[in-house]
Amino acid sequence: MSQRLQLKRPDLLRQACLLGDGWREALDGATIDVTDPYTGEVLARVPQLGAADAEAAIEAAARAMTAWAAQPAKARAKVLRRWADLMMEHQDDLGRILTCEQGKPLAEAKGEIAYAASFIEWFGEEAKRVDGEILQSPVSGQRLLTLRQPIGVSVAITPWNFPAAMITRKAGPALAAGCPMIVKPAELTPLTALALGALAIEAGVPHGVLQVITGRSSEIGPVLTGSDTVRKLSFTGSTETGRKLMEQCSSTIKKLSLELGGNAPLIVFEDADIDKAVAGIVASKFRNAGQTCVCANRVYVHDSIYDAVTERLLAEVAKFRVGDGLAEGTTHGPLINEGAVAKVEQHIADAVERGAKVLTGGKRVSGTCFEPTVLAEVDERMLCAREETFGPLAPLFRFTDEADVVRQANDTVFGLASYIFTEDRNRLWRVSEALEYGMVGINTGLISNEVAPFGGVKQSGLGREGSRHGIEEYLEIKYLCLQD
Ligand SMILES: NC(=O)c1ccc[n+]([C@@H]2O[C@H](COP(=O)([O-])OP(=O)(O)OC[C@H]3O[C@@H](n4cnc5c(N)ncnc54)[C@H](O)[C@@H]3O)[C@@H](O)[C@H]2O)c1
Ligand SMILES: O=C[C@H](O)CS(=O)(=O)O
Repeated sequence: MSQRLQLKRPDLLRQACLLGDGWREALDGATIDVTDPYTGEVLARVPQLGAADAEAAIEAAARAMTAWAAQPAKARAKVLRRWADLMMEHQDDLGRILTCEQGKPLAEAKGEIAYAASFIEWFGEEAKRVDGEILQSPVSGQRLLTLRQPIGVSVAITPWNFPAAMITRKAGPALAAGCPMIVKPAELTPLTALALGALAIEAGVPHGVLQVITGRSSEIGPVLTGSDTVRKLSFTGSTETGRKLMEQCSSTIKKLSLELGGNAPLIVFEDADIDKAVAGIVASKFRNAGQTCVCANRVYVHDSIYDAVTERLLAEVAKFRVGDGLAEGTTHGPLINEGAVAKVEQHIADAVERGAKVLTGGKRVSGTCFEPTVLAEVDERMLCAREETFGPLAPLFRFTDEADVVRQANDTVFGLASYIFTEDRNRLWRVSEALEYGMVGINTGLISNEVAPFGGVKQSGLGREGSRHGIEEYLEIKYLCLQD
């Protein structure tokens, strides 16, 4: 056991899958190593389940659905409330597990646990507001009404960058609506998901209602996407994988929620409050060492304040401390793996080759820790303008004209988050309405919470998570026509 994983509740470190009526290992004993991105050491080993295990999970979910959906919403809400409370009671342990397997600083990891718990709390409350309608019939002698019923067995496939929140943002509404959920977490960060599963059972979630299975996605995926029993797939991850899963789900016409890649523009207009803008760039760009889907990927600064913004941004970046997420004072942890480092290095090299200037950073610190980097004189020819960097790289573009910068901001297949900084309220509305994105942060770089509809347009996804809309993804409307 890693010295770094000293827990108050050692039993929260699970090396078995939550499947059916208990915790299971792979029949052939096969396992997947889970490594600490900072030390490179093996933290734990989780089962490498296969197709038969995925089938078993689907059957267990189908068996568990009837009783769970038949419970009054208030009863489901009570269990979800307890789950959220247990997550917060064990926030330290869950945060430590999260930092060890994902790398983010402990304070940020504990913040993610609170964010994750907020979705369980929110959807427990929303469960009690799933109502139907009585419609005004156009025909005498008929009464028309609608019911909203749980869609059925659901599956969540989730990414490594938010190992807790990306799971509860799906499991919360699913369980609240009365749907069982099978969670397939990222191979890189399964331990947090398994710990959340343990606390869900402790909270009273019946076996089979929530299952967490680990293994090769190439083997488990086709079973989950090809099953007719699975009526809903919620995926968060890259657009490339989302496209593949969408194709795989087409044979059984599943309801899909897709939270995919981003390429967020952040625009600082000449009338912006520069302090707010710099704070927004730091918060949006460098959160989770730049490994979030809503990170500013392109920073556009009006020519007239370009030097002032650059100077203040560099002063803030100089305060960062990159290193061990468990160490006191660390502000940014390691990137998840060598592939992530290579992507950042590729984007920097390409931009410099085409004329950009490195103002700070630009190199690996040690291991997969990378210097927070600011590039100047970046333009739309460069890779970092077209691809999601997913790392601590802030490329600064210079602009003079509002219409042209909006054109540049929209010139991408992605449409998840965007950000604008302006003190002009007419410009605020004009640009917010013109941006082709699911979300617009205005004078802030932090927009995510449980009450707002999170999601993208274009190739950033389908549907919304969180908010009162998030539970609709797990419900079907049934129309009843009653003849006297
Ligand atoms: N829109 C959002 O809310 C959001 C949130 C977080 C991350 N992301 C995006 O996710 C990406 C980074 O996360 P990632 O590297 O984990 O993404 P990824 O697509 O590589 O993997 C995501 C999940 O899909 C699984 N997976 C991969 N191929 C699969 C297959 N063929 N069948 C079944 N499952 C498969 C992985 O095991 C993992 O659990 C970035 O593009 C980021 O923008 C989006
Ligand atoms: O990476 C994607 C997450 O959705 C980030 S957030 O914490 O929800 O903004």
